[in-house]
Amino acid sequence: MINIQKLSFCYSKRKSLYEDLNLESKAGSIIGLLGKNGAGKSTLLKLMAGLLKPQNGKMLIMDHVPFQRKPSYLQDVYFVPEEFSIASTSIKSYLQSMAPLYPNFDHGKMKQVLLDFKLEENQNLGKMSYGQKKKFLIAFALSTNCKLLLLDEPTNGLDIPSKALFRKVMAGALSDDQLVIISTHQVKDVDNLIDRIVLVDDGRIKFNKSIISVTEKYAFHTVSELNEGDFLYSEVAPGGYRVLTSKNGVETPLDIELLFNALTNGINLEIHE
Ligand SMILES: Nc1ncnc2c1ncn2[C@@H]1O[C@H](COP(=O)(O)OP(=O)(O)OP(=O)(O)O)[C@@H](O)[C@H]1O
Repeated sequence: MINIQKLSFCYSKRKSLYEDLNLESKAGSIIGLLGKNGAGKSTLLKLMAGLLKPQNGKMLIMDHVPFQRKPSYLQDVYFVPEEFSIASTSIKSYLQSMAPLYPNFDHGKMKQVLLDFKLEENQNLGKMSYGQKKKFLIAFALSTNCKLLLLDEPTNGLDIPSKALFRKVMAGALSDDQLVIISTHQVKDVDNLIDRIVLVDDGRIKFNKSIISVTEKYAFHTVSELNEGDFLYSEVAPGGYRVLTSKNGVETPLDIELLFNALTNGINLEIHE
């Protein structure tokens, strides 16, 4: 679905953000696009949404060049930006005017997700809190049934119950022909939701692996004492240390935060998919 090769992009001529970006992705996945503040996650989503034009390289998504912004592409891609402005109108009239732009829009799904998020059709979007607006946009995104959903920091502004609800709603509302890319620096928010991690760092894709391939080879433990040589990466945790080790027969759940910290601290993990 996504084929990016040797892509370069810069906001200013003095410093490029991406110089040789390569990324291939198939449908049927929920990708966590991770990276430190300023790493370029939002920019990458905007490039995919056709809102920014790369300087060089190839970016083909569903056989389209995003920046050409052809209607046949835009009707199958939905981007929820981190910051947005939204019409001051009722949910009902927003749906009447915006849903027809998406041929596969599912009004039944919209009703259900609004219900899950405790939003009502007669509510005025202009009078909602930031978190409520965000939940509305997530509900709208899921209901478009677009093949590519780009969600930039979707859990920002969501309270703790809404974050849990977000994970539940996302997990139940997608089909195998869709690809979802969720950008976040709050890695715990996408725990148990994503099935692949793509990490951007220093203007390139530093890591692009499925969660299964990580847990097949590596394990994540909490230990009270560190034994030199037993671990690949460690950090202090309450009561001891969290350590990333080779698997050695013991399967553990992924500690996404520890993995993120290990990768951004230069630890190389050898994973062949
Ligand atoms: N419109 C713009 N003009 C110039 N520079 C920009 C613009 N937008 C972003 N940048 C710069 O590009 C870099 C990447 O920004 P981007 O917003 O893509 O990062 P991010 O990984 O999404 O960060 P965060 O986690 O803080 O949201 C940053 O150094 C930022 O200052």
